[in-house]
Amino acid sequence: MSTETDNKHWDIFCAVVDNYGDIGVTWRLAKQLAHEYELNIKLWVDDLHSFSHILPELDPSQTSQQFCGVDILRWSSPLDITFVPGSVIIEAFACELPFEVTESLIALKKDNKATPPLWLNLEYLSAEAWVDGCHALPSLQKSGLKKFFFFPGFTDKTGGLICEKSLFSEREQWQATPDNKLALFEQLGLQAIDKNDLCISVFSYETEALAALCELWQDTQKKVHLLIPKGRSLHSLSHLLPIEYELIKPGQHYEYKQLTIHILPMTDQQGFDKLLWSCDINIVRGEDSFLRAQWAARPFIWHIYPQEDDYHLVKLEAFMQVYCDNLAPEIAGHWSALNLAFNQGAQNRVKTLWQHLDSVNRPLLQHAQEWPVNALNDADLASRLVQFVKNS
Ligand SMILES: Cc1cn([C@H]2C[C@H](O)[C@@H](COP(=O)(O)OP(=O)(O)O[C@H]3O[C@@H](C)[C@H](O)[C@@H](O)[C@H]3O)O2)c(=O)[nH]c1=O
Repeated sequence: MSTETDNKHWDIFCAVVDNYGDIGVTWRLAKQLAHEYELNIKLWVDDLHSFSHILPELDPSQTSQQFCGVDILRWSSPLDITFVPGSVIIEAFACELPFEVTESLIALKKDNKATPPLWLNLEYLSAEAWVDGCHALPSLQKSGLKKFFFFPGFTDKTGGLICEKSLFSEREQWQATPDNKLALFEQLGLQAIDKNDLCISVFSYETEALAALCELWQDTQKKVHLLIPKGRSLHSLSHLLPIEYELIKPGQHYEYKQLTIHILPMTDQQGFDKLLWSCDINIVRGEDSFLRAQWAARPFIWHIYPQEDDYHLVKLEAFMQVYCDNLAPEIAGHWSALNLAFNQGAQNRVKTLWQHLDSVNRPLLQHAQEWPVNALNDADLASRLVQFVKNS
């Protein structure tokens, strides 16, 4: 569209497939575009209930509400809010745009005096090499409209990685004061954690690897605290818990010799980031927590979202190669083997690899600290996106 005001109006559509990743990624992007580029972002979401887990102030019964400068709109079918086109439409992860939206794009295309919004499909993050060649390619639709594929990624030929401009300085400040982590733990209702204990956050899918590691952590020298929200990871530990899963509440903790399992409340994304900054090791999953663990500059294990025919292992391998590019082979080998064993649920192997983690921990931590700046390749996803729109 042509006016100055309309140029600032972008629509983002998110269909929640499962869990919190689809909405997690789009919510991060929407907040950043509104805050750093002063764009008028309308975020259409088809499942506000899931969204409210990571934005507790959200009221799922409202059709329209505003948080962090973003208009959050309920995407119902048919739409109960009239769609007014802006200058950009982002469909997240190939979700199908509402009928009313495509109709309005077609009408604008037919009207020679109007320009339809630039239509982008934001893809999933992958470190695979083919992404370089597919990023920013157009795809001609039956209607004659064009849609562009925007691929996040780790090279300068891709759409980059979501990262707010002030994130690294905020994280550095946070980590420079060890009291911050203890204050956060207290705020989260976690008890009896000493600053020298080993703290591990866990946000994975179900896996037997976790049960095996819990067995090991009970007999380690250092006290181990497992910080874990109610959800998929905890299902793998139900055999350890003294009460039924339904009765478990945030703030509870269970002790097993050297290991304490703490039940975390779900927090908003800023709270989740701080948790990752505060732990010694983070076990994460999906796409958004995976990236946030990298930005936390701490060693991590990535439990990748399982796909058909084990295709996720191809993606895991591609990322491990990129992450380990300039790491000494013995460190890279150890870390990659640990990630693979965790993803394969290989109980004995994951335990053996963890037992020797101490020997590689220092260089791994140093690598984790250097990695974020290298991974960004000078430009984050939002800035590449804004540039792409400008050049289109
Ligand atoms: C535990 C926790 C998470 N979060 C947020 C962080 C992330 O934005 C979000 C979790 O998203 P993810 O890490 O991406 O994992 P995920 O497993 O939740 O999500 C996804 O993974 C994708 C790969 C799939 O394709 C998606 O369909 C989706 O399943 O939840 C909070 O904000 N507060 C919390 O307390």
